[in-house]
Amino acid sequence: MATSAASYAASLRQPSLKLSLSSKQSLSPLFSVSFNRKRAPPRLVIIASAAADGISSKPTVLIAEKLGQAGLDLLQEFANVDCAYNLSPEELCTKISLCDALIVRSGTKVNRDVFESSAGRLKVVGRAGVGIDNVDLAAATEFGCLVVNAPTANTVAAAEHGIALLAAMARNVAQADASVKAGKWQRNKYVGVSLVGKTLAVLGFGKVGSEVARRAKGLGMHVIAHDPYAPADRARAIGVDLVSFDEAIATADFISLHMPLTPATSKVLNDETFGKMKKGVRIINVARGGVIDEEALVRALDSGRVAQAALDVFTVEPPPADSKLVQHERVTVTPHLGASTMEAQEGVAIEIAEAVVGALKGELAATAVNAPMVPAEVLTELKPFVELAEKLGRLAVQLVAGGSGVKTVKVSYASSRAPDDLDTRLLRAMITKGLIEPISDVFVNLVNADYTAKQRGLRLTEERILLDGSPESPLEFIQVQIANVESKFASAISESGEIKVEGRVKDGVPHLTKVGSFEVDVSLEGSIILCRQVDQPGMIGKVGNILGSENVNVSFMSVGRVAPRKHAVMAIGVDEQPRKETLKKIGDVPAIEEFVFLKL
Ligand SMILES: NC(=O)c1ccc[n+]([C@@H]2O[C@H](COP(=O)([O-])OP(=O)(O)OC[C@H]3O[C@@H](n4cnc5c(N)ncnc54)[C@H](O)[C@@H]3O)[C@@H](O)[C@H]2O)c1
Ligand SMILES: O=C(O)[C@H](O)COP(=O)(O)O
Repeated sequence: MATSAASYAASLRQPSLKLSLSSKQSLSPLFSVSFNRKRAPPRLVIIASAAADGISSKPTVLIAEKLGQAGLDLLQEFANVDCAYNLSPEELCTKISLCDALIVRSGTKVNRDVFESSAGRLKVVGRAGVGIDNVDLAAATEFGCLVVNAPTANTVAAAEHGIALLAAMARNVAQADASVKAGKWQRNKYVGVSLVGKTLAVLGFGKVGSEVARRAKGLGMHVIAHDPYAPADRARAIGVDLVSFDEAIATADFISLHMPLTPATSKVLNDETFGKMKKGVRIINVARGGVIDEEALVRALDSGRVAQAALDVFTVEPPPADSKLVQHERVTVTPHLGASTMEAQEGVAIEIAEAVVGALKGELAATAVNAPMVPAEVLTELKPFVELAEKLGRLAVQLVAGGSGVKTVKVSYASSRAPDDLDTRLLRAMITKGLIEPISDVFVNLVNADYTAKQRGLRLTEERILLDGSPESPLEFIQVQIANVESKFASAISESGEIKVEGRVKDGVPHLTKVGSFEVDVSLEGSIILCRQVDQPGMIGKVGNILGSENVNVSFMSVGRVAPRKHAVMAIGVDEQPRKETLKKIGDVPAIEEFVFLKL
């Protein structure tokens, strides 16, 4: 029976009122960089936490499949933890709207409906294991939800299960066991085959595949592997030859599958590829059921092309009870047990709990699946530029006249560093956030920035301006130019016709240093008034007086001019937003030709 959001909220430790209030807060801006002063590495804040209404709420983590106790303990220190197993898809969708994080294993489909139902509150999906084929990554990215997994803790367990299936299949352990239990004693029927000296082809030479290979070598097998992306030196170090797919399947006595399920690997073992294998080949699958065309495997078993198969994973889990494949006499099956050892499950639980808590705290997870990884030391250096980038984006878009669609943005990074020594993904994401958020209700973060830009038809190109000089600072300045638009502040249009703003970091603080062709210098804090005026004495005083008399505190003022007594642009930093009437008074000063108020 589906639970309603209200009754679910009531079932959590927090009062439902708090949850419903804070669920809105969780939608607040997701992307700023902050320093935790006690710890050296900077934190990229992805998740908004404390509620701005004064109610500080712990995040809520929904655990939809059984998780080891050590992981639960870690999560409970930080969050409200709701363990709800065997939820129907409808129940999951109902609960998710009140959760900040979701942890699953392979048994839960985290599809688009889940992200849609979360209405933006879900910020992290933790997959307690390796395979993320049950999570709709495209939808997660679209909704700005980080996906993290636990890629290392179950590697050995999966490899050991692969070896267990290999040996059990070769010696008919499961079939013989069932026969003895049925009161029979069929010693001739269950004569097996030896492993020593046989060729094992490992398809997918990653973490599990290479551990299987290492163990199979210890059993005296000749091991070959196929993996288009595996480094040859890793294979050499284990004494494994990397070969083509066709060579691997044509020469193997045993084939063990260890690749992820992707469009490229889906049904990679099929009628055609079974046809290229040695007669009597034996197949082990502890990867994903979908990499085998299961109907084709039944045909290959029936024809004798495949002598035996040992399967831990299936296209549909659990497989139908009457599945010909499962029921086949020469097939050994286990119910997706590869990762199921006590040790692996404790390890996975800790690995995923740390990743989820880290992400909820705002740290960039080392196991993020759908966001670029930015090392901590790079973040430290880029922090003020990240702020500068967002503020330049915000300023630039507010200079666009109503009705002009922003479609083409050029960002220039001026630096004396070598081009490959500057990671601009974070800066690009922040500029995108600055450009999009003031004119929409979309929240942009590192996960969804490129996606959101693409969705809105915003084309952001980046270029490097190479400077001479010392590469101590990662960047000298950043320029943001918006092409093919009108500006509500004509002076922001550069000679080449684009809205142009440029900024630098001075003493760790972002500054606006150019608007159009005018040099200015105003720290990017609070808000900014830009005025173009006839360059004449007393202008600073006049505008300053108007603001002062209205109790608006001026934090910074600077004037840039093309030539004495011609035009000048005055940039004024203000702590408070001036009233409309105050702004009107500024506009009424005769020498002021145009002005604009910009919120940072
Ligand atoms: N049965 C279980 O309980 C269990 C446990 C752990 C892992 N797994 C599954 O095992 C698989 C491997 O896990 P892992 O941790 O070793 O992952 P991994 O990412 O370390 O390794 C996967 C390897 O497959 C390779 N690969 C990708 N496309 C390929 C292709 N077309 N042909 C050949 N190789 C290709 C990759 O280059 C990579 O080296 C995954 O599907 C995972 O979900 C299952
Ligand atoms: O991809 C994995 O990590 C394994 O298939 C394990 O899945 P499980 O967590 O559902 O056991």
